[in-house]
Amino acid sequence: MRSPVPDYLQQILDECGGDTSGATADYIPELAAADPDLLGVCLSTIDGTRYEAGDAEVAVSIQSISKPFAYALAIAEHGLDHVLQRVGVEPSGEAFNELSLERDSGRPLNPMINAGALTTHALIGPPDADAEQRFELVRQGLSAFAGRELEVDEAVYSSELDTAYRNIAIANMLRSYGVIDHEPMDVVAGYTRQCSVLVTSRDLAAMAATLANGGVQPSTGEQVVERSVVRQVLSVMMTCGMYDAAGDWMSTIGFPAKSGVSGGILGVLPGQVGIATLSPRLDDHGNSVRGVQLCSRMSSDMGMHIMEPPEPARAVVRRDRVLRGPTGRRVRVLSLQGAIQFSGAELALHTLQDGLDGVDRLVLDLRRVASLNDVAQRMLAEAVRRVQADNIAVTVLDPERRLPEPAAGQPVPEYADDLTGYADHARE
Ligand SMILES: NC(=O)CC[C@H](N)C(=O)O
Repeated sequence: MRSPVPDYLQQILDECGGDTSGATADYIPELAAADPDLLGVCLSTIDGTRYEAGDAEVAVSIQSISKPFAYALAIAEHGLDHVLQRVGVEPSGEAFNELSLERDSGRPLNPMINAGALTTHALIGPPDADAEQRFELVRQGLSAFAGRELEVDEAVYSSELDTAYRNIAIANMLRSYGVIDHEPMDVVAGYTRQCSVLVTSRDLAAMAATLANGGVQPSTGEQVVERSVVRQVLSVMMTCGMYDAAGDWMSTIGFPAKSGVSGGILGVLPGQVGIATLSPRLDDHGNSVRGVQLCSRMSSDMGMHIMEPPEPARAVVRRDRVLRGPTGRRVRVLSLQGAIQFSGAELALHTLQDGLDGVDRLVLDLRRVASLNDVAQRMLAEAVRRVQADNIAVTVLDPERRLPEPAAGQPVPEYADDLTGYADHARE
């Protein structure tokens, strides 16, 4: 069977393709001259499966889509506290190139506007790193997210640097307020090189999939940054990634995203998929007109709004029955399944609470559990402890040892591979 996903992607390109409103970025001459008709979309799942349509292989400069990744690299290198002392996390409600600092702290408001992105760029590498070393670390980091070596578009780089009056003003402001202590021109040059790294929609989807996958690049398997770093980056993308259109984006489209002035948009559906669109004509916020439309279509067609409540955890309890044990004792077998988080664990505990009277042994069957997150592990382990405290023996069927061991001094449950020896008819 041929997958229907690329056909669907081609269909939305056809439907959104006719809109020629907006204009290519004109403050960077090389971008003003870009082909405005490029149109591409690419999805990459966290398993590395890729679906695409249109100009998914055309490379453009990454521009502001580099910002969340540079932010991730800075946090991974220096820790969140260090970075937070220098760059805030509040949506600015302003254009991306506004000359602004937070009133009380004097920090740039967030790492997605240029003031914050220049500061973030300056943070990368050891304090004595020169501009070239700093850039090389950024390039290597972006490449690790993409899963291949990325290069710079030298024409875009010099074109932007020649006309970088606004960014030079911002860097001078940062220096004069003591936010950075580097030579402002070096920081602008390094940041501009960062923005000139060439990426295709395929690369952007792979980078997004790395974020969707908790920091692990789906193809190379490399843990590029820790999960906690990804959480911070996605949160800031969600609130600040689309600049002064962030609120509108959140309410209508609803997945964390980042746009760039070359016409790309990168979106992340955590735990599921990385999304990339390319179309160079921009709206007044500097976001791609057709990219916003494509993301909007995908979000509504594929239920990608992260505020859409997830399916309830009802299916977590697979079976709950009382069987006869070998010496006629009553054995309650509670079988769980699926991916268990707080609500699933709560349901399991709630189910367990009733009907324990007269039961001699509880068998907690976790053989079909796909995953237990941290809180679910703790809740189930505590339930085991409390059932034992009520003088009911407990056996755990947990071949992958997902349930944490009891703390020192606590009674240890029995572990078994199946019901044999515990209940009389283990037919399943
Ligand atoms: N929004 C963007 O993509 C802006 C990036 C661009 N290099 C700039 O600093 O102006």
